[in-house]
Amino acid sequence: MMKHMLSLYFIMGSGDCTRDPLTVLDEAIQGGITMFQFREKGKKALTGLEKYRLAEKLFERCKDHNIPFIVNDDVDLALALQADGVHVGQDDEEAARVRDRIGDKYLGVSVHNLAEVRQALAAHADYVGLGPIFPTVSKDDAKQACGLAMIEHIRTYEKHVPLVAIGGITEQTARQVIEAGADGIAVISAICRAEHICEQTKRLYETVMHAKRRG
Ligand SMILES: C=C1C=NC(C(F)(F)F)=NC1=N
Ligand SMILES: [Mg+2]
Repeated sequence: MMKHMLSLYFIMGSGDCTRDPLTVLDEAIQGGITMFQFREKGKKALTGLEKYRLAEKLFERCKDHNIPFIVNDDVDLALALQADGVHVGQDDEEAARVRDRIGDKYLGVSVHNLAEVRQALAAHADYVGLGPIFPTVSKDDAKQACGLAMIEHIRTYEKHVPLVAIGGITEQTARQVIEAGADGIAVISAICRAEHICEQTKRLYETVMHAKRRG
């Protein structure tokens, strides 16, 4: 279940879009995304009631199509919305404490190496987000790209951890990311910046699912 959900994980905030976020999400859902993360960050990020209202509308879209809705960083917002889960980074609220606060909702943790994967598992994370695999355009404080080798390294020592790769992944690199051992790809600009969002999402979905079947 979790490994399927991670197949094509779309992440977006208002700052990632040139078009209306609701339209972007609608098209991405039509294209076949399997999970959605609301990530409202950066200098133009919405806050307070505006942020809550946008999250609520995006969550409605996901509910209508049975797409899990995950909130990035903001545990209070996730609890207020009764979202399906939370995603936290190494510099956010301690994963073990988040797990206590959210009960059995989904908990995702950003990781960059094997030690951080094991810490996330100790905190009973449901999945880990490994990256950035390639240089990314979507995060201005991203760490050094860790490459496909880190996916292979982690998969060698933690064969079963649900793992989604993130960072600069495109239609051209999705297959090798899955072949390296990821259960899915997480994308922001590959969908947000596409000329035809639904078609681009369909191509990403088909590429990932084909590579997963071959695995
Ligand atoms: C920094 C991040 C790393 N990974 C992920 C995810 F893909 F969801 F696992 N989301 C983030 N916001
Ligand atoms: Mg964070």
